[in-house]
Amino acid sequence: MTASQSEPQPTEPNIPAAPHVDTQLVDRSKLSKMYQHYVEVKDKHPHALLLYRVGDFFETFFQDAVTVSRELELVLTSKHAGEVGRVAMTGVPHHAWERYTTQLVEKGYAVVICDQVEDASEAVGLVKREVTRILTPGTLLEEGMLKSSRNNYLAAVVIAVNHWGLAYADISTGEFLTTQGSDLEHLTQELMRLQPSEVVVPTNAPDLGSLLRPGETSPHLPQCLPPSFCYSLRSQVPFSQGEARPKLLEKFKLRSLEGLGCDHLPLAVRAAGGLLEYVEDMQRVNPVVLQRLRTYTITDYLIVDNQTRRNLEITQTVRDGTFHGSLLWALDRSSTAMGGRALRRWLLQPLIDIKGIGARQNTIEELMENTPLRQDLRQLLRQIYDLERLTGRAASGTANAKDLVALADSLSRLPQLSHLVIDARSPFLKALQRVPVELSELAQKLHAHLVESPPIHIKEGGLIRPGMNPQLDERKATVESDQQWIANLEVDERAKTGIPTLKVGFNKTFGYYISISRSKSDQVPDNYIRKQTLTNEERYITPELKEREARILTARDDLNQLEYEIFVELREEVGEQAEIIRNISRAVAAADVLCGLAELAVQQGYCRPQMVEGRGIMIVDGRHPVVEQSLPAGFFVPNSTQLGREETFAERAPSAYHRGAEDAEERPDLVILTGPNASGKSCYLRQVGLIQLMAQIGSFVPARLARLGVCDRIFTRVGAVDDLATGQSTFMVEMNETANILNHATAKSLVLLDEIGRGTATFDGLSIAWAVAEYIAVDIRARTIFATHYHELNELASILPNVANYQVTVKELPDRIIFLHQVQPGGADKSYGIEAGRLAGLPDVVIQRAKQVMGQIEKHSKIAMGLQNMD
Ligand SMILES: Nc1ncnc2c1ncn2[C@@H]1O[C@H](COP(=O)(O)OP(=O)(O)OP(=O)(O)O)[C@@H](O)[C@H]1O
Repeated sequence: MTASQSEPQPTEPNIPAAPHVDTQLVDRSKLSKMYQHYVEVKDKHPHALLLYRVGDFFETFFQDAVTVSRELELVLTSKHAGEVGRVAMTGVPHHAWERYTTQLVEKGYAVVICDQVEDASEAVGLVKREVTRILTPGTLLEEGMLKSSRNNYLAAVVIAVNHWGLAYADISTGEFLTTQGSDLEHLTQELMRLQPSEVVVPTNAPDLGSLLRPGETSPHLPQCLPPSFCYSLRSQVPFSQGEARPKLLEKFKLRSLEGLGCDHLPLAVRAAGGLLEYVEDMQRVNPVVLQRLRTYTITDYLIVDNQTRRNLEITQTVRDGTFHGSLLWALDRSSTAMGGRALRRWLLQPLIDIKGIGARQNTIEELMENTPLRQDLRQLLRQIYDLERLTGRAASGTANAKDLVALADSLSRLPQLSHLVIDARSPFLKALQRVPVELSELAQKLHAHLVESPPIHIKEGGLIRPGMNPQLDERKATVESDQQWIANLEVDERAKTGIPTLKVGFNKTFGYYISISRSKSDQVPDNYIRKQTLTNEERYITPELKEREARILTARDDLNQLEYEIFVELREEVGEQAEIIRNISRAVAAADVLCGLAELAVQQGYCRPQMVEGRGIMIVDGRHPVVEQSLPAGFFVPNSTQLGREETFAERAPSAYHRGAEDAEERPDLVILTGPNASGKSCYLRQVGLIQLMAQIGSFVPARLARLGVCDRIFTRVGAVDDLATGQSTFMVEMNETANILNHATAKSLVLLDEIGRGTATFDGLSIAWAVAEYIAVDIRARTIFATHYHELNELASILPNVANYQVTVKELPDRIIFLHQVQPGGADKSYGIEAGRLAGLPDVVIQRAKQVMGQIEKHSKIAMGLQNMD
């Protein structure tokens, strides 16, 4: 026996007899009709996974079967596909398609659903099938596929040399925006803010239509696009001015784009038009209802770059990426899913417009003062479902009857909501005072038609209340009377035949039958027709029974069909009101956010910050909003902050820098913050950034008093980790981030630096830190807090008039130190690093040796800082 004979051959255990696995290689003429159609559809969607309806299953064949079985861990089998033999196959039950598709889409695949579009029982020849949906990560509508707490954005970008256009939409809520800019770095930052599930990019790549999964690269993808997203490569044509502009005009029934604010922004128009074409291509059967396109400018908002968003832990923590412990977690007291999403949007896009901020503050203030109103509102809001998404599903024809009932319930709460705010003064509450009458009527109609708790399936009846449609009632009555006749049959036939054990039963194969034990079969009347013989019983039918049965079955089908049609009509009516519902949903979401912020402000004792045009940041007894909530009440030590002169920008003249000297102690532009390890420097630094950011979303802030000049950008540089993905060292990451700050900060920015220059040799690091601080204080004059262990930087305050030293204090006891967490004027001269090492458990012998070494170094070190004389 040869070795090859004795050793088992490696075989795919689940693929019997090598079935075909490639649509390109199979001899199509030898495929049976259905498979030929499958291959034709697959040809049109080579980059997506094709799920094809066969009976009660969605099946997939050839190469897709291999992929789907691998990704979903389903059994890979094979099926006879005609003369050609067997082809690889796997499938999922049709009612569970959403669950399986979600998993595929989450893994970054596009999925094409090819469904039966005619009743299989009525089909002549092959059942007609069509592509009804193409699901990609950015075009989802189904409830189970979306996270209720965040928007699911689809973005489209157009890049022309250094200029770019960006459009984005959440097709589940209808939000649709576009913008244009001239620095590719801003495009990257904007994408990082949005975290789109999918980005559509026009290319002339040969593999158009392909979806690059996160991390996959393509030479056709512009370099400025972050690799962490899913990219759909599309043809350039719909992104051209000639196609995009008419597409938008037609969609919004306009003559000019002026009203949308993007007429003069060709790249924004091209991106929006391309996005629209893509969405329409993905939603084949039902139209997507998007809100009117809005144009925005990124500089109309506080710019928070990705680094800063991460460092300030706005939506997730740095350490483990969790929501718990983030700013959003600490602030979110919203009662609806819409409010939760809106708060997230606000936090990622704070305002710079004082009026806009003031309007939000006024609403919070009113709600804080009026406790009964706040509590009643919160109570009522909790009963409002996700109107934005329910409407989206209704408009696109994917809502079921449960969705419409939830929508009706929510709409019927709106008049109560408007009644509650009848006397309100602030703009966000006033917006709820008028509920369009169409919506109350719609809610009434939906409630009148739909049963209270309808089934999930919409084609199996049980949706519509009696008394709504005479035809429906008539058919129901017929079915019921036939059913009653069958129910009575057992009693009647027992009496007629004298067989007390006679029963009427039903099974799927024979339908209704009369069952009689075999011992009594000789007493069976002549009109009984024997259908089946079992061990102990005989089963019969009668012509009348079959006639009734046929009537019941057809009438039930008709009934279900009619109920379905009435339901679809109702759903379309909701779709027609989509815009009105979404407008009010936005108002509800905003009121909900503000109600939650008011509740938070009351619970946590926040104050209303006074927002001013100048540069001053004055915070009295500020607290860190997240750390405070994580500590027992009263444990957090409040600290005050004074930064930046109060001059307005109009006032600002070159001489202002020198005038700053008078203010340096009280209102420096740059604070050098020193203090021992773990004393609270980072916490203080972030606290100032978070208070500023919270104030610019219109929230109250954790402080006793605050007066804040509006910022244009917040920058942070905090710690550093190796960016292994891009092969950058800790020090290089740190330097890149620092360069970014120095190149983009302005006098209106807030800069928070937590250590610079620590990833290199001490003297290099110190020199860089010194030069950076000097540049910010003298050339940029951004309001800055610079936390450092380089105590030598304290010298800067004696050289530059707008620099001051602050320290976080500790109390030194003979055997240990006590952290007071208090920020006070002055510079610390010790780091207590060795003490921190001792607390962390370094062996005693190491601690003693470290003390000796430090003594030696201190004796010999001569870091003379007379740098002011250097040039
Ligand atoms: N104001 C405060 N009130 C109460 N506890 C505080 C306060 N500030 C900081 N802490 C606590 O002290 C811990 C250490 O603070 P932080 O990380 O800010 O120290 P640090 O000075 O930046 O240390 P290092 O120099 O080692 O980075 C925090 O986790 C927090 O729990």
